[in-house]
Amino acid sequence: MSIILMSIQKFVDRERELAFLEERYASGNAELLIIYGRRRIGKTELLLHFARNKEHVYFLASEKPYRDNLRELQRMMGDFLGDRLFSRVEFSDIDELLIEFSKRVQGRRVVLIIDEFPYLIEHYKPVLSLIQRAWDMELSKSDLMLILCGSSVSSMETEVLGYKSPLYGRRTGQWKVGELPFWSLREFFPSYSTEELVKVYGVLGGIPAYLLQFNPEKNFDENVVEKVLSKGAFLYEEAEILLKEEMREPANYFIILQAIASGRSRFGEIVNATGLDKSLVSKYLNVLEKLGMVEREVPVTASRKEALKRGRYSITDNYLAFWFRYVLPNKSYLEAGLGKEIWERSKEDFKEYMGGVFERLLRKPEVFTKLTDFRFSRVGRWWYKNEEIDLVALNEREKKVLFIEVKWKDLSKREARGILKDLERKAKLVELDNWEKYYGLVTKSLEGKEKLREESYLVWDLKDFEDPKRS
Ligand SMILES: Nc1ncnc2c1ncn2[C@@H]1O[C@H](COP(=O)(O)OP(=O)(O)OP(=O)(O)O)[C@@H](O)[C@H]1O
Repeated sequence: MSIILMSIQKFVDRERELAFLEERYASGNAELLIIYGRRRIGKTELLLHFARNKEHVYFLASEKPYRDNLRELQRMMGDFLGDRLFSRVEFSDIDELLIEFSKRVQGRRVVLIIDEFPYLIEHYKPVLSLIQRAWDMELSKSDLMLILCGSSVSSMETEVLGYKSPLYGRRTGQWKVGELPFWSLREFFPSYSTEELVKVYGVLGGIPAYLLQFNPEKNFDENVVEKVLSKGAFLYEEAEILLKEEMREPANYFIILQAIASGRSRFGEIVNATGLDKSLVSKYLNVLEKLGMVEREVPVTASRKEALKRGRYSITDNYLAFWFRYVLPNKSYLEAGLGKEIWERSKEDFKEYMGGVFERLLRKPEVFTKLTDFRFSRVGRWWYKNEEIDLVALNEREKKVLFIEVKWKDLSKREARGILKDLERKAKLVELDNWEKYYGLVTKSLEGKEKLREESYLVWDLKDFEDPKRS
């Protein structure tokens, strides 16, 4: 294996997830944990990394019939116990198998991971009540740490975590695994500039399986053309595969995402563009929100009543947003092998696309807090009619507010000052009288940054991302 491959394949971040798992491991009690999250997000890798220096059984359920899965689990337990005869014992079902296993390992802290758990439920729904039975009868008094893991977010949230689920009250903890934080992208692309890293983030998000597709030895544009805009590439079709795996009616979700990607952000606009019934659109949008693919934003200062009416939808999963904007509409050209030409033609539009990506990135608390010490209780966007402010951070207790414009541009001092003056004008429209107000700007690069700081503006560019909190 080459040095490059080895360096990419190291395990990146997941500090909070590992801390959570380690804490549960050390609890001294029986644990029943539910770990879930979107496909390719890195659940399996996380669990294997956690379990690697612990006594554990890792079982990956598959689409085969329930009884075959059960036999496989039994065989793996037998291997773990070093008892070949274990796999020949007749168990009526999974409850008895789990009970017997937990008795055999009594007094040992063993981690038992059942990955792709939704496959078991799909074939045999009673598996949930059977695990509940095993938990109530024996497992809850044992030293086992049982982890049920699954990719199908809808199935895990309703069947396993939903309040109607037999396991609802039994679980001792759950964790929805999310994207890797933006800062960790550096570990995948050590030689990329910060600008390139933000662009990679704009195309792939923080999804490890996707990040691994790009070759860190090649430049950003080459990677986009070869790894996303080329027929046959994994990321060329992944969006369709992902939606088909997750949804029962992928076609409708597809047209909704397509409408949002083409700039329809209000509910009414989406309904008109899709031609679907209002109640259906509402239901689908709800699911997309739950899956973390779409987000409904409201102006950060909106009251609850206003929030019901003034939502705007955007695609939060960057890979999907990119795919629906650059792959789907260009399919005929891409099928003909014209990825490079399409990408050249898309360069201007991509700058605008990146504007949205950069804004969303800045609104992420883990990014925002690295740039500034400004303490806030709420952060979001603000808009009213045609006026808009990219980022507003509110400190409601101290009545302080920070207004920020986010520009994916290289700005001169004069341009920056113009934007900041206009920001001060717009800020007056936000009804926050008597609040202490601060103004800021984040750009790709900014000339005369120090001078603007002397004028008490809070300004940052990508250089500050390299050395956060310098200002
Ligand atoms: N923290 C990480 N650091 C480096 N690579 C990672 C990390 N997490 C996952 N990967 C890599 O990303 C890929 C996908 O990860 P993994 O198979 O764990 O995802 P998953 O959520 O279990 O996916 P699926 O639900 O599709 O099976 C794998 O190649 C894995 O090695």
